[in-house]
Amino acid sequence: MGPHPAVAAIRLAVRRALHDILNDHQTSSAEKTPHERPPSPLVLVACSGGADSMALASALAFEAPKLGIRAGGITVDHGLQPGSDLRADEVALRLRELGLDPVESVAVTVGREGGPEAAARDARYAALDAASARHGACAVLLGHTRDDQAETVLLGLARGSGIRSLSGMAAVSGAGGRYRRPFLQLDRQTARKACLVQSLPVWDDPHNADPAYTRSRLRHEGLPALEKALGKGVVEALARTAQLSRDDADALDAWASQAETAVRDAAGLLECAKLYALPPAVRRRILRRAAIEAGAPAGSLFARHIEEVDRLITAWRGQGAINLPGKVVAQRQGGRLVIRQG
Ligand SMILES: Nc1ncnc2c1ncn2[C@@H]1O[C@H](COP(=O)(O)OP(=O)(O)OP(=O)(O)O)[C@@H](O)[C@H]1O
Repeated sequence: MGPHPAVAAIRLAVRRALHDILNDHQTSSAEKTPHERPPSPLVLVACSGGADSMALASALAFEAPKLGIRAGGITVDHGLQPGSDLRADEVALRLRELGLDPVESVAVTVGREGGPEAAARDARYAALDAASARHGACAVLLGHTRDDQAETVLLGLARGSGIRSLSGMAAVSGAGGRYRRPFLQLDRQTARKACLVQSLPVWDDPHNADPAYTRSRLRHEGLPALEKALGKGVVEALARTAQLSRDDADALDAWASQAETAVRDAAGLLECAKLYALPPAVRRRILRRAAIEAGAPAGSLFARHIEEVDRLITAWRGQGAINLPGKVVAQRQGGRLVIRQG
């Protein structure tokens, strides 16, 4: 008898990701001399002890040896709750029991920048980056599911900043494609079920149910309300929206890159008449990039800023300079758009 369908589903998702990692690894190590080549690639799982990442860890432990891959695990202790260090040690123990090696529990200090969720995330990714480099891993697996993707799309939609923010999380991201998300097409229930039938104990992070957190409210109130109103397929549809939006956003970014050289004069300044002739989606991308290049921090540059700069092109009536974050100023001078720090 084969494994339970939920276990089969998580293993298949991980097997596919490992095949991709192996292909990428073989391509990159073909460029190295035999002396530089590592013995066998190491893949780490980032595990919180929650159902998604425990399911991921179990599937990695099962699939990796069959492909000649070494499998390890990292758990990050954010230090945000009393006893979090003991819990992290317990997660590490469970990962070792699954046969993962190396396994490490890393304590981090969470700052305040960008709010509690963003600060914890930044600290976590910094720790995962460092652990990955320390162990010479070629990839780190993350347990984000289709449900997480749907939530991310809704959060992006509420920001109102265009299709890039609707494109959610990428299956492959980070420096050199380090981060992989094998469960992006898999629903949370399947991961939970896979833990249950394998008798894997899981830890439910109280933050996930804390209404003080936006994502938690979305998970427990927003999405259920949407499902009630629109039907069960809404999570799947939102995750599909992420993929379609990502493809569209990539295409528009590529278009903007090409168009950018054509709208600059010999001195490199942006020509207003040429910008005017472009479709708004392409023009706004060029304006956004120019603002970031001039020193505006990407995270503080909102759609309304770019719309205002855009009006210097599309609704010109002699208006003054526009102030942007990072002390960047955009102004129209003699048919040219000048964006610089000043
Ligand atoms: N403390 C942690 N240590 C290591 N990895 C983590 C930690 N917290 C989150 N991750 C990684 O990031 C992924 C997404 O985490 P997040 O908390 O957003 O989602 P989740 O649905 O609660 O996941 P899980 O059920 O695995 O905790 C996790 O699946 C895991 O791979």
